[in-house]
Amino acid sequence: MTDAIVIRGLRKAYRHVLAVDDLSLTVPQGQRLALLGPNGAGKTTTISVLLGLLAPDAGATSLFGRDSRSAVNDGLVGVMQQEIGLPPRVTVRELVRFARAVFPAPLPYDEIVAQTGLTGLDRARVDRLSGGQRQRVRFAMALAGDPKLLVLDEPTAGLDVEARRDFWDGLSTSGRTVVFSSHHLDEADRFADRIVVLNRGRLVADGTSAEIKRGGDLEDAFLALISGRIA
Ligand SMILES: Nc1ncnc2c1ncn2[C@@H]1O[C@H](COP(=O)(O)OP(=O)(O)OP(=O)(O)O)[C@@H](O)[C@H]1O
Repeated sequence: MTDAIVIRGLRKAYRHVLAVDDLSLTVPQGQRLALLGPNGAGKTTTISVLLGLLAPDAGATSLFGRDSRSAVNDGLVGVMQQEIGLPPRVTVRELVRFARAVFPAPLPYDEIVAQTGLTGLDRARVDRLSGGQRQRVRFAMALAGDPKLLVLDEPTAGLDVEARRDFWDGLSTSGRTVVFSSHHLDEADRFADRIVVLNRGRLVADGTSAEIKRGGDLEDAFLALISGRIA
């Protein structure tokens, strides 16, 4: 089966800041991958290049064997980006229906609601939902086009512990490939099949949570990796 994501020798600099430095990564279809790293590690830049929003300085990316931009344009990818606002005074149902209308072959409404744990909240106004529920609405919008790949850039940024639980609980990705970035190691531990750690634009660890923990604590392993104590 064609890999969902192939990144080869990716390099991206902003003037004097090297944001991504020779990154190569292959993600098979169906995998749930967490992209971890401290502030400024290059996670958002990597995702932006992957989605065809930023041009790389060197290297290349492909999605399902195709040019990133055309794969995104053809609806193969559902995206949840940071800080996307939701309109006020609309209900979950209205917003999800609006999102479905944009796509040629959307996922059935009931499936979207079921897979995002929004059942029973259809008639609620989005501006009256909890932070975690609002993020699930954004997730529903990313899911609306029935994408093969979901890319979630810090889906729980700014949420408290309860809201983060609220977001992940009841969420189903039903065999889709998922890439999400996060600062919350517990989410990677619970939700990802594979963890990639970036530091200063470079890949410093790639494995299952158990492989990265090496019998210890994920937070200790992460801190050691980003301080360079583990090569
Ligand atoms: N538009 C930009 N112009 C200049 N520098 C940028 C720009 N975007 C990002 N950078 C720099 O590139 C580096 C990587 O940033 P990036 O946002 O990709 O990291 P990140 O891992 O997503 O960080 P965070 O966890 O804080 O969101 C940082 O040093 C950042 O300051």
